[in-house]
Amino acid sequence: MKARGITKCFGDVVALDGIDFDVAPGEIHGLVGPNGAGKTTLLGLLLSLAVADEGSLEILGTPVGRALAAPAGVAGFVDGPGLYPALTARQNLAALAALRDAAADIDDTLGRVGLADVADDRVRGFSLGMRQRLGLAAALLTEPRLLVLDEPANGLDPAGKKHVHGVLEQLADGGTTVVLSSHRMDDLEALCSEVTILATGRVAFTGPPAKLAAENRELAYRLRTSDPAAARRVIASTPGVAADDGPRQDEEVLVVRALVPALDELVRRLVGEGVAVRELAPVVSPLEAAFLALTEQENAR
Ligand SMILES: Nc1ncnc2c1ncn2[C@@H]1O[C@H](COP(=O)(O)OP(=O)(O)OP(=O)(O)O)[C@@H](O)[C@H]1O
Repeated sequence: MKARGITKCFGDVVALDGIDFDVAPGEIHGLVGPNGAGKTTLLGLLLSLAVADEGSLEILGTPVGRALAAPAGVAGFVDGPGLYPALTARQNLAALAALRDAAADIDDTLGRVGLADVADDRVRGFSLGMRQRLGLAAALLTEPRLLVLDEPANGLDPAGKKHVHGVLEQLADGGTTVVLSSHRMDDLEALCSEVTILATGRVAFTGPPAKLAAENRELAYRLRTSDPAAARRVIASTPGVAADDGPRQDEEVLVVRALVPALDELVRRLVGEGVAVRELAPVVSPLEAAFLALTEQENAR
């Protein structure tokens, strides 16, 4: 998929501001960004739910025109899956399969997303996570070559997220291209080979997650020691290390900001002073920190 110079406005609001976006076949591509960054708008364009004001978009090798009809082979959802609450999970999939003329094995599809046990329960009583799973099942009915999912992990517990990620990995192994959005960089870290960070309608970063994490920046770390008072004195005298006296500061756990070499020096000095280091870990993952820094920079422009 290839997008060039895509702009989309809603009245005075510029939701997408001339963005380029490339996704290779069989890739799982994550779209991340804060609220209002333009993720849903971009996914909506990929699903042909809306048309860009400017720019060109090519999906599965076909240029997208101005028609509001997704090219064959594209499936997915934005703003939550559209389901019939009064019908059971199985009836929902049967109705959608009939609408789309898809000859899918419904029980098999329900099993793939982990809903076999609730196949005959009405969707009205489903949790958000169960609805998300059923939405994924609905998208799989037509065996898409491009799957577009808006926050598919929303409402899923950790086991559910792992299951859904496993389904997406299997699909990608079979050659399906997957584009999905999330608010959290660390959710996408293990799943996506490429990520694009959107901030206020612009691309702040695109590339492999490892490239983002490798960017050297100062991070906040939680530090637990055998002697917090002595540790505070050592922190104050170590160049390049700052104590964070924010609301998280308490007697036991100190928060320090430093680049890695200064942090190494701090640990050497603490040990030299006879202070045992019991815990030293970033407050947020390096990837999440890089994501937050980039989106803050972009928002400040
Ligand atoms: N149909 C619409 N009418 C008016 N404004 C819209 C419409 N859709 C999106 N917008 C605006 O466009 C901008 C981008 O919205 P979008 O929903 O794409 O962001 P998002 O990254 O998906 O956000 P979220 O994480 O909150 O879902 C926002 O300022 C939003 O208010």
